[in-house]
Amino acid sequence: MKSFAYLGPEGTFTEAALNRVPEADGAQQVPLGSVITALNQVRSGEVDAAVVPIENSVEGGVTATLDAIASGDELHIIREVLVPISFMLVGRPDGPRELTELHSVATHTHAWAQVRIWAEANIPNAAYVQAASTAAGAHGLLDHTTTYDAAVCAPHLAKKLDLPILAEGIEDTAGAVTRFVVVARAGHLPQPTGSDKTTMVVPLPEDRPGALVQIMNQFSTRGVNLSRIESRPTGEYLGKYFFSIDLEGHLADERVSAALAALYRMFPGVRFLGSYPRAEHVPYVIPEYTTDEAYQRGRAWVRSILDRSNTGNH
Ligand SMILES: O=C(O)C(=O)C[C@]1(C(=O)O)C=C[C@@H](O)C=C1
Repeated sequence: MKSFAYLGPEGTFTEAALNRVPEADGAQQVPLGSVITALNQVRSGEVDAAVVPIENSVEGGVTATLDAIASGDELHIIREVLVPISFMLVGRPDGPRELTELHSVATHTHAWAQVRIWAEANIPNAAYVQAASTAAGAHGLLDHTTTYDAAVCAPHLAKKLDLPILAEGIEDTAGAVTRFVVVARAGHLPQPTGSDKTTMVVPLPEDRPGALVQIMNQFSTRGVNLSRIESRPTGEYLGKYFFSIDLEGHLADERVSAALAALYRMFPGVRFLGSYPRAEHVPYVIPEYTTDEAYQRGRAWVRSILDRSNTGNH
């Protein structure tokens, strides 16, 4: 049986993402305490894959994930999953019910960032307590070793744990979505579907003026559209950064493989992090001169010139 690690405990948004992964149907689900532990268990072979958050439509990139897959033993993303995000505020079964009486509220940092404005207006006396996940915060309300009054969690968990619901729909931005990825050991490359995404990281040499433009040029001349680009510190020293990039297309597409080959020539530290089907499955439009057929036409033309010439006979 296949095993999938995820950021637990039961009831996280990550678990909801895992339940949307077709390959995980009937698989063993392994809840773990952090994204880093989940990725390390994939690396060590304790689990076959892990589901981890990578990007939120309001908060942006999930830095723990972006950094953990950018270095260490290579991992490949094999699928992405989108989960709509909405939050509820739940209380202790025997705790205060009035919002103004709440003195502390626990949740994941990313969840807190998405309800901060609501919290300032509605629970002004509550201090924030960091939890390992939204579900960890909510489960803690049933546990007498914790002391906080309330937690911010997913609606499905609030109902499942039968905790008093103090407020619902408390997210600052309606319609938020978090993108999760399924990560496996390097070597898994899903077939191209015609609507794919490729993820990579490119370390930025600080002694090369215009390095970012050089990276971008490789994509723009080949009609490759980017869907995400973020800079992250490598952690080595101040000013040393890498770019984390998602592009539209599969490594097996001529224009993508040509762009990556060029990047590798110019930036040998580039790391391929997988080509996988896009969650939205909307076909993208690419310029006619960048289709596989156009590349093959171009190569055939060059070959015909070489074949007709007596190269080396002069
Ligand atoms: O704490 C959870 O429930 C998670 O799955 C983590 C996480 C995140 O890391 O962004 C996932 C989705 C929400 O945006 C809030 C928290």
